[in-house]
Amino acid sequence: ALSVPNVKLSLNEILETGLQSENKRIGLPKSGVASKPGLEPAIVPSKAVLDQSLQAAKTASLKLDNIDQQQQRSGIDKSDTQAEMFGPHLFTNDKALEIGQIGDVFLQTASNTVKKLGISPSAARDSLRRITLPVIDRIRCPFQIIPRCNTNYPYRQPDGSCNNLKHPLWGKAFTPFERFIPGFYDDGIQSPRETSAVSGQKLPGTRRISVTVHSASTSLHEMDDVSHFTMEFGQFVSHDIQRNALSRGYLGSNMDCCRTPTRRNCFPISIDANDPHFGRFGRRCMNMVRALPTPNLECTFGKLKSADNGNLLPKDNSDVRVNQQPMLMSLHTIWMKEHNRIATELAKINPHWNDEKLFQEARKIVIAELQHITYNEYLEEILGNQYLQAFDLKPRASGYFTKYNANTKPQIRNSFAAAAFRFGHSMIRDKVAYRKTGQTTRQEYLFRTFLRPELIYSPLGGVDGVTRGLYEAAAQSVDRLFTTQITNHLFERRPGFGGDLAAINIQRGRDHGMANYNTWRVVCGLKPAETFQAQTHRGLLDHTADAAKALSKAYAHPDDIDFYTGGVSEIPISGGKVGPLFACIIGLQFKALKYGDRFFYESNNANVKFTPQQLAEIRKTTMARVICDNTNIDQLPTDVFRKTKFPSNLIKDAIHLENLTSNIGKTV
Ligand code: HEM
Repeated sequence: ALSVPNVKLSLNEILETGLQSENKRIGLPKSGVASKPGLEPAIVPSKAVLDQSLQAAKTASLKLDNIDQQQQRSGIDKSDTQAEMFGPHLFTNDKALEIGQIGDVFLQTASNTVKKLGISPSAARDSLRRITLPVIDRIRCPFQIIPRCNTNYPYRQPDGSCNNLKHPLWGKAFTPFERFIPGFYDDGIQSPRETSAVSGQKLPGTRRISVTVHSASTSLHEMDDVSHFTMEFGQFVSHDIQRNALSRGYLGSNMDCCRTPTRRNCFPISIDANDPHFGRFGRRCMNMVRALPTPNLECTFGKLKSADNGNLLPKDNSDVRVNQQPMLMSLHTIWMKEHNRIATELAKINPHWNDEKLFQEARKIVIAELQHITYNEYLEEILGNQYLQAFDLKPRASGYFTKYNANTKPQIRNSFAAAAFRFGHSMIRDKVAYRKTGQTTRQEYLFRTFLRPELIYSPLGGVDGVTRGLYEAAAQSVDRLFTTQITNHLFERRPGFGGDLAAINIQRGRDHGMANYNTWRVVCGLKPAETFQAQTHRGLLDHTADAAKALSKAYAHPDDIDFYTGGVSEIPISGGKVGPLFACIIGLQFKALKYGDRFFYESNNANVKFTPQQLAEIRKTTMARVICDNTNIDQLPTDVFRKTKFPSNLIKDAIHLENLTSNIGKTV
């Protein structure tokens, strides 16, 4: 029998409208404000109340700007290189920051209004939804300018606009994440979930949860058949489709939230005095800033819940995160070379084409290759065949994909970016392996390689060496355990002052208003847990006894379990690498990215489609072949996502790959 969860709502319904209006129908368990919609009659704020709230928000915003200035001038907020826990994810550009400022005024106006009305968080949503546009018009909407689309233009726009001709902003860079279900905030608007809906007590701190549940993964928890390359490809895809925009201080400085924990946009992580790692260094706080707030695409409060403190999706052309570590840099280099390789071939075949045409055609082919590898090879590993079929994600063997749906929103969902697709963090090994031709494998601790682009040239053996290391090593399994390289030493500059990515993920989930684990289980048609008993009908049905025990140590009640922690620690689905909950969210997201993409590579849409011959060539693309065509590696396994034992069975498993360039090129 198919073990795909019985998603109660039709998939299309979820992808087109989200579940915002569906709380009652799917019976979300008690776990936050959104669980009790409509119990109190909605009070509609008067224009006077709104005007006062807006004015107060603007005044407060100016004051807070002043505080930011002071922090920067007094040297508390520092520039990038000096800031603790600095990583490239903190580079937020001015455009995103400007939208964030407007989002801030929106949120503050909403908060002030709710306070003035004296209503409960659960009633707040209903009330805000009834506010009409003219009042909101007084705040400049950052999404007012709708691009005019040329329906005949055959290529994607660089910023993703005009993919959907009726809704040109859908999927565009610098627009908000979508939501499947409303955000869950303690105040109904923006305060991160920090209180247990069961006991009213404070939820456990995220570093403590990380220590209790996400402790060190070891070689015992390696996957025997999945390569570390699969981990890295996941990060590459993640960076391709989304970027969370984080707050910055005055003049782009990095806010020191440990010194000013209650400041606007600060959300530092507290560390217990007896923390097993940081305790020794006397460190009690880990710096963290909140994601930027944004109004929704329509700039209404009416749909505030679909975007409150939702975050920006800049699909950057020049991704500043490339230099994060050498494995990521290698993959970027390979794909950059693939673009140039194809452009060069196309130029040979079509000498009459100008630069623009060459660039656009090469880009179109490279995106198609990347989509094919993602849906054909990568998702097959992560979701397994059954789920792939159930979500209709499998590429076709021949012919066109004919189900493009202009009503499907292709946007990235908050739950995918803030939690589910971060499952890959559990696959990270503690060391970067690299092997030069004819040499034995060498390794370097991951934390020593953070933000050191020079390592890609030497002595790590360059792109070829690092790439070999990726497919020759096994990935860690997706489970509750994480390498200490990222739970104690993320972007560490001096001993004891690194970051904890597991704690950050949980904290970020709270920042983004993620509902608890049990609520998401219900959304996906899975049973929520009433007890901590492993694999029992009323308990944690999809957890091992070991994981259930760790969860019971960290949380007082199953309803308190954070979405990320509960999801990443589930037993993987058969044939896949993630548990049923994350498989559901990831499946829905990639379905949205396929059905809602007018340019999907298999699509038969007029103007944009490939010829049948081109499509046939693109379908032959494998990641192994792209590596082969762009490095000096000439023998490698046919499937680099799978772990192949090297070098003992090199000959048996390896294939010699012919160069495909001319085939793809010729068909254009
Ligand atoms: C060595 C490998 C990796 C490192 C050092 C790393 C580090 C990070 C950091 C620092 C963040 C920002 C966290 C925040 O402030 O909220 C992040 C976000 C994220 N990561 Fe990773 N990551 C790695 C691999 C992966 C992999 C393998 C995947 C998926 C398969 C992944 C998926 C994501 C997603 C979806 C986000 C949130 C989106 C965003 O902020 O852009 N990461 N990662």
